[in-house]
Amino acid sequence: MTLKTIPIIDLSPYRNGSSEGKEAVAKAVAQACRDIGFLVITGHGVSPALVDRVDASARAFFDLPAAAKMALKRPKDDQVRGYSAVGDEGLSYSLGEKSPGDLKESFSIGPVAVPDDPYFNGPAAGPHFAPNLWAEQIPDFKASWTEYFEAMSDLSKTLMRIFALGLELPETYFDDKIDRHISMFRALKYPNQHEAPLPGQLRAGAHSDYGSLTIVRTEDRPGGLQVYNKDEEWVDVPSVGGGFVVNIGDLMMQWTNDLWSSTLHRVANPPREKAGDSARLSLVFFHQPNYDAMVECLESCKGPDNPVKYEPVSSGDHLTSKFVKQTTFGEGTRKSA
Ligand SMILES: O=C(O)CCC(=O)C(=O)O
Ligand SMILES: [Fe+2]
Repeated sequence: MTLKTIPIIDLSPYRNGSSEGKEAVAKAVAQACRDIGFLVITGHGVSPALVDRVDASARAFFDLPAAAKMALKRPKDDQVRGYSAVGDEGLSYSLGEKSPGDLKESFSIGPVAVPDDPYFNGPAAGPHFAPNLWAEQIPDFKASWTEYFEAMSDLSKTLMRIFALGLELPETYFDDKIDRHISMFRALKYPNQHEAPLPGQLRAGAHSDYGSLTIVRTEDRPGGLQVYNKDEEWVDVPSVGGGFVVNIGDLMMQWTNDLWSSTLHRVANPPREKAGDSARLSLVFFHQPNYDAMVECLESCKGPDNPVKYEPVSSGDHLTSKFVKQTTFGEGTRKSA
């Protein structure tokens, strides 16, 4: 059976710890990852008060004057830290498409509380533990974003354990590959659209995510997240109060030898009649394993009928190759904000 819509899966039976509960959740999650690459999770245990604090500090940041936001702009192409203005990025560039920049602005952070150790700051670490920028003028910004990054790291570890069970591996299989992960957290603001978008311009162009998994707190507003299913239709992702959208990325697809699907998705423009009051805020956590974790076809994903499709690659090299594509196509196609 192929899923046409995105399933909603309650994680509490897994978190309660019975072996039947764990098996049932792992089975449902694995089916969603095979069939559509997306699911909505409830019963995840993340504090709603923490989500509200991050939401409030992100809104306060985007409400700052443009000059204050630009003072915190992304320092270099390979360091995804700080602010990117409307039109600076185009997610469809990663597919080699030239289109106008996305109608969104963002603020991103990487790992927090990084130890002073050569693994993290020596040459092999590349840009993966680059220092974060903080909006110091917003009192709870650093504290709430730091706590949220940690809560998302814990939830990702739980999801990776569920993935391991769903892939018939020992439950802790991924633990030592994600204990120094190089994930990114970003808030995305899709502004009201007072003017019609340019031809081909979206809130976020069609793309797949790069890493192991992504966790999104969406907002139910006109012009939302859509997924391209196996029947080649764009389907809306349901918005479930208190839930998170989870999807797998290209790295997990490669790890599973294409058994699981890293699915194309986009953020659509609002209909013109609602566009003047359609601003939308997303909180997106992109989970990415340790830079030196090797992504190599999993035991349960290969066999005589299923030969290995990819050369082993490290998580860090896999990620860096994606960034090169995203920014080189950006030149010359930027729209001024
Ligand atoms: O805003 C959203 O709902 C999703 C954004 C997204 O897909 C991304 O930034 O990779
Ligand atoms: Fe995405």
